Amino acid sequence: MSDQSKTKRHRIGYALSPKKIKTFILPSLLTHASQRGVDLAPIDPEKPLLEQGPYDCVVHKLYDPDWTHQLQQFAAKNPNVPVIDSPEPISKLHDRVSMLEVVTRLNADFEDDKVEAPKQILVTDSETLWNAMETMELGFPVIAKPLEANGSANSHQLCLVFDEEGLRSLPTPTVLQGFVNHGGVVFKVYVVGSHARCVKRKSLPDFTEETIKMKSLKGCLSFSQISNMNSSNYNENDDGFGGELDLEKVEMPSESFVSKVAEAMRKELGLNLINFDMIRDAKDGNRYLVIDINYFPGYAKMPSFESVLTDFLLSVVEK
Ligand SMILES: O=P(O)(O)O[C@@H]1[C@@H](OP(=O)(O)O)[C@H](OP(=O)(O)O)[C@H](O)[C@H](OP(=O)(O)O)[C@H]1OP(=O)(O)O
Ligand SMILES: Nc1ncnc2c1ncn2[C@@H]1O[C@H](COP(=O)(O)OP(=O)(O)O)[C@@H](O)[C@H]1O
Ligand SMILES: [Mg+2]
Ligand SMILES: [Mg+2]
Repeated sequence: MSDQSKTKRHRIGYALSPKKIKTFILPSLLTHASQRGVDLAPIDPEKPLLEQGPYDCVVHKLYDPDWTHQLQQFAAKNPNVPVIDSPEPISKLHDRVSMLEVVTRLNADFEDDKVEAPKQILVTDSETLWNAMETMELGFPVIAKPLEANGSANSHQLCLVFDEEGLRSLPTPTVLQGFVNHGGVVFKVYVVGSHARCVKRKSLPDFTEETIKMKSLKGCLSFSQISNMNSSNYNENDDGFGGELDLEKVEMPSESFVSKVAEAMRKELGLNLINFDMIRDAKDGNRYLVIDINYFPGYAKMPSFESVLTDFLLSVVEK
């Protein structure tokens, strides 16, 4: 008998969008998982979940309320089958205000470092945009983010606002967030259960009053998924505003710090499959700001994702 047929096999059902299946359920993952006794099986969200399976565990990233209802029924009938993760805490990440509330509740000793969320305010009425800036003592540039973070193209459509005219042109509701200069690099921390891995990505450049004037930056500048651009449509060393950035030379936060933040975040959120974007204040190297938290991100971009995900799934089903 081969080694593969001797080990107990585990069947993991996955309910994901077609786009996510294309980018995550890669042959390399299927092969690695299968060699370690883990079979990944697609769940058809169009059919009743209770009529599919059996599964030893279910993973999912679907936004439809009908899916949530199906999961609840499934969990009630199969209390011993772990569902990764519960819909309720996931939904907190679908709103850019509730998403960052967790950061203020992180309960851990980060020694010399601080972890905060940027100042932000939700504005629902365009008449009150300027008041909101004053109330929060926000200056230009400010970042305007859609309230919803539900995976739609619009939810990733952000705006850098340089002046009052730009502010007036914003659609509401919008979340106004203080722009923090951070040396043009965002740290993405991928969390898979107790595993955390930090990678560097290119971000927006720093702005000073002088650079804004010099480059005649005015009004509102829209941008989308800047850290996801690949080398075919941008130059690695160009900060997009005429400056240079050498990502290689940027110092990473320490591994122990990353692990502590990841663990605190995972516990506070009650979620296992997340990543968060963190920037380091250019004025204070010990001050980190969490600006975005995503459920079930693009793990295929994380080094060794096949073994990390398989280890995690095995730990869940073997518990
Ligand atoms: O598709 P990918 O690999 O770029 O992953 C996206 C993530 O990119 P990242 O891993 O952080 O670089 C992306 O992260 P950002 O919001 O861009 O920081 C989101 O998690 C996105 O999901 P959604 O559109 O918000 O539901 C993720 O999209 P989905 O794959 O979940 O649709
Ligand atoms: N408060 C901020 N200060 C400086 N840069 C920011 C701030 N918020 C976002 N950014 C930049 O904008 C990018 C996208 O913002 P993010 O909130 O992560 O939106 P998305 O969910 O679309 O990824 C970040 O990766 C970072 O480069
Ligand atoms: Mg982001
Ligand atoms: Mg996001």
